Amino acid sequence: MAAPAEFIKFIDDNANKFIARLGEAVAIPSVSGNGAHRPDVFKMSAWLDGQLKSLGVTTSLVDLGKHVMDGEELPLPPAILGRIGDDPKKKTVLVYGHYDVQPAEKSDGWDTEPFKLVVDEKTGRLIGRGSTDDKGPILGWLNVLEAHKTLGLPLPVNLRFCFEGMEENGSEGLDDLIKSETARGNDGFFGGVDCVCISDNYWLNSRTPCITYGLRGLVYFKLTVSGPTRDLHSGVFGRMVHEPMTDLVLLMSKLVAPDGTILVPGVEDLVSAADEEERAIYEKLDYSVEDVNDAVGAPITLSDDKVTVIMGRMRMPSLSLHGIEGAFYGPGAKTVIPASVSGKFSIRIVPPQTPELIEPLVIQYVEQEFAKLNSKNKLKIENLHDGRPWVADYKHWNYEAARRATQAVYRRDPDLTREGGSIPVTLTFAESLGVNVLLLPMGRGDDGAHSTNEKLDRSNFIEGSKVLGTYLYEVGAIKA
Ligand SMILES: C[C@H](N)C(=O)N[C@@H](Cc1c[nH]cn1)C(=O)O
Ligand SMILES: [Zn+2]
Ligand SMILES: [Zn+2]
Repeated sequence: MAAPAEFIKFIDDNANKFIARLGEAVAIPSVSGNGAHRPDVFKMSAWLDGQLKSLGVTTSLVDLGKHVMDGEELPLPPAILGRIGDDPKKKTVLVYGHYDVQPAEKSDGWDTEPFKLVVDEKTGRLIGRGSTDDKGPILGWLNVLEAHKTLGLPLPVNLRFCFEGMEENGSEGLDDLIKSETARGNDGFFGGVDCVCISDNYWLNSRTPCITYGLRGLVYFKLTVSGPTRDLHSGVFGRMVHEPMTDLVLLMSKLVAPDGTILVPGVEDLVSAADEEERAIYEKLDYSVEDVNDAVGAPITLSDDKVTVIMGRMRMPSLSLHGIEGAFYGPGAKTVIPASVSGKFSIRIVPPQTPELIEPLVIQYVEQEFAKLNSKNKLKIENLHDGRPWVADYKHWNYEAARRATQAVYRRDPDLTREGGSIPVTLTFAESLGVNVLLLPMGRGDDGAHSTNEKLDRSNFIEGSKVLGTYLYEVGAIKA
């Protein structure tokens, strides 16, 4: 069922106001992975809660307790649970999103201040941390609510919202909340939910909208090698002692090959090879090696074969090295032997891999490799957070509603994709609620989520808001 023309017109007419609201959201540096920003994550929860309330949503902020991050005990940002509509004749859609963001410093290489939304009038880009991941999509839902409230239009479905502030850091506390609420059956917050919609990933390219039925899981490791009680002068102690950095760099070099092969024994064996039928699915997608080169800004794909490249993101596990804490990294030439260094790496996992299967393989291998070094330094390996992979039934009416909505707004069929990123809570929703979960992305493949100069195109924000609203009408029209 098409969305009313007045809804579509309202979104177009109010585009500048919506962009200004996105500017307010981006201005709050709600970085969940840095304790110093924790008050900002709380500020963001209050801002979002206020917006939802002003648009007629009944909300509660659920305290998720405390956690320890980098040795510091911190309060977890609240989950925002919201509800609007309780008509038993209508379907009930649960919307999930996250109001926290990845870290960003201008010195990382941003052309503009990361927490000041810049509207590039020439390109139509809305540039700022969180613009596409995930503040833009969350605000897309606010735009839909505002249109209905202002126009006096009844919503076509009942809506439930679950917004969290820890997604970029393992979604701590949220699984327990979902499980305890679902244990309360129909009296719990999620009682009566018919389907879930998450807008928190990206198109494959910058042309073709998509809907997404899979996510990779993730296991994030921290590998610490420590030796002396303090940093040392390399001229005084070099070649006298075992150096933690030397050990760590050797260990990290044993994790992944330059061609992307994961070197931890047993990890890749769990994944079956794609047959011709499956390869044909990837072949049909509107995607090319050039799209990757354009998105990353250099011709550096691991293969020249489109299907191999795309399978690397959608259905293969990957291991990425992220950084080394404690190492010297500033300008100049400091002649230091760092006392303790921690390497961070993560493995994106696909079915049938689970964190429970992967973690022991990694720990055993790293310990074996460390033993081979005959070092007198100490090794510690920790799992910082993890999440399981997820694949959904894309023949479900929830996907059909999203396909029709995308068709109506963009006048073209969406690609059907699996995403390489992770949203840990997705599988929890699918399993605990026992309903279909859909990913309906707003942004493009070149948005630079987690990167410098993250952006959301103005047209994706505005047309994407129309898609979200139209999707609700399509769900409302489903008879199943
Ligand atoms: C896909 C989603 N927008 C996202 O970026 N998820 C993160 C989740 C995460 C896990 N650890 C840190 N962040 C991702 O896939 O990296
Ligand atoms: Zn993210
Ligand atoms: Zn996200």
